Amino acid sequence: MMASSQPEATNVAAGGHQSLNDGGNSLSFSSVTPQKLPHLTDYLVHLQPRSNPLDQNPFFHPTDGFYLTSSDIILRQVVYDLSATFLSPSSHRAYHRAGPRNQIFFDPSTTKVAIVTCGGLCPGMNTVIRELVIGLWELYGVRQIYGIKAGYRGFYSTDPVELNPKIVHNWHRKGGTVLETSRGGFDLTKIVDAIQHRGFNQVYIIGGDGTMRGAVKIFEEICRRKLYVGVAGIPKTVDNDVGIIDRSFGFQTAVEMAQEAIHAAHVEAESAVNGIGLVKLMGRSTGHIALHATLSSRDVDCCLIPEMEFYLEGKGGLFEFLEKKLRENGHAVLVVAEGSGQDMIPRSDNQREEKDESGNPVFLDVGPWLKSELNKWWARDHPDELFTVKYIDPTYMIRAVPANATDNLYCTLLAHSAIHGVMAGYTGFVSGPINGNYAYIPLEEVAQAKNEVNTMDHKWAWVRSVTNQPDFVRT
Ligand SMILES: Nc1ncnc2c1ncn2[C@@H]1O[C@H](COP(=O)(O)OP(=O)(O)O)[C@@H](O)[C@H]1O
Ligand SMILES: O=P(O)(O)OC[C@H]1O[C@](O)(COP(=O)(O)O)[C@@H](O)[C@@H]1O
Ligand SMILES: [Mg+2]
Repeated sequence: MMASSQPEATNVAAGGHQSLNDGGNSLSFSSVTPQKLPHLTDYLVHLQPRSNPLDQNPFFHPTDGFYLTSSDIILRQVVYDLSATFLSPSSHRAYHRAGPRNQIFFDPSTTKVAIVTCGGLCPGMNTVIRELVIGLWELYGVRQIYGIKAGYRGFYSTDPVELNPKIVHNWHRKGGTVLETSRGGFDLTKIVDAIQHRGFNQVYIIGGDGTMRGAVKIFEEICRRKLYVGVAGIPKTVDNDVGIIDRSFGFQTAVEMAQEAIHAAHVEAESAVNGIGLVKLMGRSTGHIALHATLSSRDVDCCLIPEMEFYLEGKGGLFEFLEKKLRENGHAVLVVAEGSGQDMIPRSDNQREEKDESGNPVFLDVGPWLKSELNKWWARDHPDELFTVKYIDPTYMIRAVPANATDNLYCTLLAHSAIHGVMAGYTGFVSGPINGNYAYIPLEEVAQAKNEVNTMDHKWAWVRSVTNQPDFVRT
């Protein structure tokens, strides 16, 4: 089935001009514009499509509606205030739905694939790799699939390793990434040279915000050189700091693992006289893990996140609140995200400048600092009373584990979504869930978007109502 060489034209008005609100401020299908997705035919204009091999797959029986078209979209925003007098243009933003297309732009028998993992670990990385390999092999019949070792630097510093379903069959049970990962080592020219010289046609890049910024540059250079190479990003971040998508894979697993640390802190605190259990959780610049772990646990009395400043002494401060809790309950549990309180920790000029290999700021350790401040405070104000701080730092334990069942399923859908998109000729995109449905989002948009905790929204208000902690606004 050889048809037009261009992907189907966008027609979001196909369903007619239905509107959400017939008042003065209507949102109609005609005003919904899906974000434009780059396609290989944007610069390889003579590239011919071919029918999807899923047509011949004995395990699939494509029916009407099995294949998605570019008129299948997902709205970014699903919550509206119908009394609003103005709908911003961004409220009409939409993305193409992820899934198989009836035409593909690769010959599986000659397609050569590279898969790379970059940045910090996250539960589920191995599942994504496994499902990319299995999906490419089983769904589309691709046989040349390679893993790039140790992150971006692996493109130009080591030989790729061959992957097949037999090799990866049990990888979803392993934490970490069998391909290995690293920070730094991003050399655009060397990376794209390696992609070109090794003859890769599809590159799947699994990584976080830094990785996605690198992926944008790789994609742009590939376009500039007009290479027959599709690029897909698969967002990975245990911190859940990548924007637009509902949440990142491995995040739920990490929150679940954090429960054990919080539980232990609670037991230790309860079993001491004036006991404080202090748990530090990952979260470089966003406090999602701390927030979700707090809400799920219900044993936490105070949750400190980077998005919210706090102070120790005086009215409305942390010490005053903890003292009240100790007097009421005899113990208190405190969860602190690693990026919190950085401005309060004394540091040298050298420490102020410190960055990791990827350019991320290196934080001072808020846990031991807070423990020491708590001990100083109590010894000063209540020298005759017993007091214990038990500090638990489960840092790597929450991310160096295999994904739980929900995250494993999520990783599988992400990987398959990415494969279907690249096979269909889309490039420079990220696959990810938006409002529960899988979408293709332009890489550039994902690289720029940051998911921070909004301390003005209902979720943070819920934390406050669970903990009754102060809002740390000085009066
Ligand atoms: N702005 C950038 N441009 C190009 N590459 C980047 C950029 N930021 C980070 N990288 C590269 O992306 C990789 C992962 O970045 P890092 O910040 O360590 O992790 P993550 O992707 O998980 O946020 C590293 O190899 C790093 O060099
Ligand atoms: O010690 P490492 O491996 O650099 O990782 C520490 C950092 O990695 C993270 O887990 C996540 O970082 P990325 O998602 O940016 O890779 C942060 O929470 C933490 O600060
Ligand atoms: Mg990052």
